[in-house]
Amino acid sequence: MADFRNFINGQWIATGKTFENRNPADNSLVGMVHEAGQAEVDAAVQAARAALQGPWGSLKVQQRVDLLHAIVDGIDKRFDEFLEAEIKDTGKPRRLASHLDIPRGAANFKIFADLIRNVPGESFGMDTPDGGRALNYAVRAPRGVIGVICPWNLPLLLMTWKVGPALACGNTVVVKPSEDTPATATLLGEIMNDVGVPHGVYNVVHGFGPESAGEYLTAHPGVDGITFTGETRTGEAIMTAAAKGLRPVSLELGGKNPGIVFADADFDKAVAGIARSTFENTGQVCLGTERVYVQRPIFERFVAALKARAESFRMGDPFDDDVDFGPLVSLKHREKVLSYYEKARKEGATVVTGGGVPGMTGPLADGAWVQPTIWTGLPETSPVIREEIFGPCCHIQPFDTEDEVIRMANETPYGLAATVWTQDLSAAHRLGAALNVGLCWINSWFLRDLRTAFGGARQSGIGREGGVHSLEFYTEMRNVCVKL
Ligand SMILES: NC(=O)c1ccc[n+]([C@@H]2O[C@H](COP(=O)([O-])OP(=O)(O)OC[C@H]3O[C@@H](n4cnc5c(N)ncnc54)[C@H](O)[C@@H]3O)[C@@H](O)[C@H]2O)c1
Ligand SMILES: O=C/C=C/C=C(\O)C(=O)O
Repeated sequence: MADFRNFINGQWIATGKTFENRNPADNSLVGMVHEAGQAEVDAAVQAARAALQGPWGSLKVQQRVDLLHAIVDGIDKRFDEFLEAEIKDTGKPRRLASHLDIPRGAANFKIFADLIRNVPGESFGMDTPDGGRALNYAVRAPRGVIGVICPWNLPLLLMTWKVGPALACGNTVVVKPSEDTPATATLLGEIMNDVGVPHGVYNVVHGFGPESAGEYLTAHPGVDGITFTGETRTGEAIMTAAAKGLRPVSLELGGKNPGIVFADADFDKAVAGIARSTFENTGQVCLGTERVYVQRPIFERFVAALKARAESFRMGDPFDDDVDFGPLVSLKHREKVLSYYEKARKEGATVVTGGGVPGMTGPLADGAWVQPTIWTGLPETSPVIREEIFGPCCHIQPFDTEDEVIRMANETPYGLAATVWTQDLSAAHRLGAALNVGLCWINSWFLRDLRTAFGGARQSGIGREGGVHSLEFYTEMRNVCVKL
């Protein structure tokens, strides 16, 4: 049975308070997680502070780059261990975790190692009032100790998406993984020790949010900045905590993303694209589609085609390579998703497919399984269409004109992502400009160039991370003006 301890100053720290970690595929007990209290969080922050003033703080850029590449190699070498840990924690199929989660865990260190080696600086020469000259140049310094708070849907990917740039910029981190998925953040601690990252640079404290490690971390005065990925409501609580001591935040939050299909779209690609953006990772991707808008001439045909896709998924043991649809992350999250399935039914939605729990057999019968689900016939004001469900479900609404669908798509407090399918180039660019989101994919979805700005508008987040954009949060910029 696994024993998920805190990782503080390079040491594995047990506490007297543990909680269960269960495999959502069959609800079997994977191990026990040691909950960090105030003392452990304080020790982690102190260790991170000390590391800044130790060897880590005086490394040359190339030495940091070499260490980041060693972490990449370390993850690659233990790929199968990360894969097993992630699948047991989340229930996601091996075919997904092996192509997305674990490779991105390594890529998120590599991209920022490359960035800090090559990023250009900024300087300005100026004429001065006395007829002379002066030179201005920018200096970037690490922000300091960064609190990293992560969600459960893409645990390694989303944690390293923050730890990669934080370390590349010379910071130190205290990571608080989701209580549902402690495994890969813990395993990364072994890699850090194996490759010689100085103790205290990377720390992991386990626990929950309120009155637990999450809250203790965001409230700790020794934390210089907080990067958070999770629900919008949680983002509000973290931003409130960060306000004390004026710590900056980077927030990647919730969404209720539209998928828009025009009649002129490549039909088969649009069906495949919307099926992926709706059902991949059992609908537990923040960028995923829960609102589909299809132009009326192809509406009926599209609904039938997406239904066929949803009914073609193969559920089963996530370790089985033939399986392409796993459980939700927990029985608790399944209750939330099923409550929306019930809400849709009560509101009189047409249940095109799904709407319940599949009949799993053997040990899988105890897992957090739900049916992929498609609805039509609800008004845009329905909570099913307004609120984030974060499950394998979508509502399909017909539309007639471009203006009408832009209005409907933008009618949400969120603004994270959109996916648009059309072969009309001008329409594609008009939609890209008109949709109030941080990320708009045209004839594609979740295609990621890690140099691009990533983040949400409105209640989907604050700030952008990715490529040079990450420097804004993970460094402090100083302007030096030299009179010549
Ligand atoms: N925008 C993005 O890039 C992105 C990516 C993935 C997930 N998400 C969002 O995350 C949500 C699903 O993940 P989740 O259920 O883990 O989110 P969550 O907000 O419930 O929890 C996220 C993390 O925050 C911690 N936390 C909770 N309350 C806290 C508090 N008061 N103080 C400090 N920490 C606290 C949790 O323990 C967990 O580690 C969805 O809304 C999804 O849209 C967004
Ligand atoms: O569930 C949300 C997915 C977020 C993905 C990223 O942050 C990324 O691809 O960098």
